[in-house]
Amino acid sequence: MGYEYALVYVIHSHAKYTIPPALVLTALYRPLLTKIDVYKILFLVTIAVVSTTPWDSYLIRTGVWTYPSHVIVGPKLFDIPFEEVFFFIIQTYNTSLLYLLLSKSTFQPVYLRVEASSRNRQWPWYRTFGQIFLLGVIGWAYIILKAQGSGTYTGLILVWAVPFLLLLWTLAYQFILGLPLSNTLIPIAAPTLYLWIVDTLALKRGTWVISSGTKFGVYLWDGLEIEEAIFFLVTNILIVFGQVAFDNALCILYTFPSIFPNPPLVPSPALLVKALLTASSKYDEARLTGLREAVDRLKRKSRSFYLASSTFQGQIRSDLLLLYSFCRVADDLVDDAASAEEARAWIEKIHEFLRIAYDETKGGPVSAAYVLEHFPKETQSALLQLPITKLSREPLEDLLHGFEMDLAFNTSSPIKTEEDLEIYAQRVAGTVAQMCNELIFHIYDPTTPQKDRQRIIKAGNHMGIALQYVNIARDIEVDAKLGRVYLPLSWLQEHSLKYADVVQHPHGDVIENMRTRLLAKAFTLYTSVRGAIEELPIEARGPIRVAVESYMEIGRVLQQDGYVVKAGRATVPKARRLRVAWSVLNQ
Ligand SMILES: CC(C)=CCC/C(C)=C/CC/C(C)=C/CC/C(C)=C/[C@@H]1[C@@H](COP(=O)(O)OP(=O)(O)O)[C@]1(C)CC/C=C(\C)CC/C=C(\C)CCC=C(C)C
Repeated sequence: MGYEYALVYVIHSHAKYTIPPALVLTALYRPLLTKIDVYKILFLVTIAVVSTTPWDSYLIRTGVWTYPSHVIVGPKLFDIPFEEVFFFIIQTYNTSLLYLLLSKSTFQPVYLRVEASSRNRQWPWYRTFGQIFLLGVIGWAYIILKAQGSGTYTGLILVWAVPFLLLLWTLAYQFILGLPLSNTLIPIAAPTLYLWIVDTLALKRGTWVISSGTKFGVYLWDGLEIEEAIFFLVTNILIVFGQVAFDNALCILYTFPSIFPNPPLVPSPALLVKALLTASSKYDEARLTGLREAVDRLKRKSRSFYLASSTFQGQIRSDLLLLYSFCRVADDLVDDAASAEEARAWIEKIHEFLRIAYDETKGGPVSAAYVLEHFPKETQSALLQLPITKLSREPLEDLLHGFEMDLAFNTSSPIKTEEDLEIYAQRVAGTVAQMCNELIFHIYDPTTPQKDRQRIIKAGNHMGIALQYVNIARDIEVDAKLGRVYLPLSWLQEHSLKYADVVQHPHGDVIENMRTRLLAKAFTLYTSVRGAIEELPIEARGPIRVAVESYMEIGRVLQQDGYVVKAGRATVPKARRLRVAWSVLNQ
């Protein structure tokens, strides 16, 4: 067979089996791809090639593994055919992408465990059992290798791969065991099964051959030798464990500012190893509790922001969750209070908490004493874990002033004109947008000139107002049940209505007209500022688009006839939310 024919043959083989899944996975993951993902993939591909080359080269030179000469293209690396090296690259790439895709929505910090705490005492035992098992496998592999018989190839695979597995297990067993199986088992099982099938076809055509005398002669199924099956299984486990260990290191780096203050966005391998070697007794349990409660709160309370949060990565995702948790708890304390006096008292306590926290950050750690004494247990972590050092005090105080406006509903409505409505929306939502943007700039681009930053933050505030208008338009009935009307009195008067009329009958054509009018205001504002999202640091643009668009989609649903109402509110069906997220990530 000529060189060119062989080249075509090999390219055909990869083009048929390994490149198509790579293209599909790339297309699926591309909108979610970040710098750190590229780093992870390149890192693992490099390790895969560097660690496999001496081993594979040895197998070929000692004749354990041979290729019929007619299927080999000219170039070789230490006797390893080009297509074999390419296979290691593309296998690592494909399995890594599948892992990244399946683990994207997982909020990983909640899988870190402080082993000293009574709930996690068994974890060091899990590590030891795993280590003993893997050491046993290495010992057995060494024995069958020494015997130089039919177990040679299996021994060579295990003696090469299992020490790496042992290392990864020792460093990252918490994540390997703790992460959902959809993040670990599936990205191992799916490519393994696929490669078993492909290998069955390839072996049947004689693309590569294991020498007899070095193999058991056992077949997993017709055409798939047990050694090949083990090889693909073990290499996919290595790739997924490598990705998991990388993520475990990133999580430690980004979750505990007390251990790693200001970690870089792209940490060096040395720093990653340092993070993995940090004793779990040093992990900040209170922070982990705060993050667990925050993600749980977000999942229960807001489908739009929960979806958006999964498109953020690393530090910013944790900070936004903690900010959400604080805002939600503060809002609920006020909303669920039995009387206006109680609500006012909560607002006062939160003001006092902010005063202590901001004064103390100048001189020392924030005292938990005030929160522990004055707030219910289930709200404490939301207050104590607020990322105060990254946020200015003013929007937090303004948010509370927005809640104070709500209290005025007891007597009449604080919203008489469109201007009042804008002030209210600015306080409860413009401030939230400002804080989201402050966190984004703090993490991704602390050097953005002040002038530009202020312009973008102002646009963000307007976007927050637009979202609040959608929120009010959605909740006219729900708010009326609570005795609240956020539609400006001036609008009601145009139709000779009073607040009490809307509280009693929040339906009908007039209400629908006002809903439409409010939505029109929301969309005008949204259209005028959405361009500013493209001026945010690149890492935040897609995720902020998802946050904004999935909320504005509620407004679009409200503009359609016959929208679906659940618990008194218009909802966006899940498939539609996912479609919106997907399309804005692809912009
Ligand atoms: C992705 C992620 C986790 C984001 C978190 C966003 C966050 C911190 C939200 C806080 C939500 C909250 C509970 C605030 C309290 C005041 C309040 C109720 C505000 C209204 C939110 C409605 O949420 P929900 O529907 O769950 O509330 P109710 O059931 O009605 O109680 C608001 C409508 C405000 C939401 C506003 C934002 C999230 C700001 C969005 C704008 C940006 C992120 C900036 C865009 C940037 C540029 C440059 C244009």
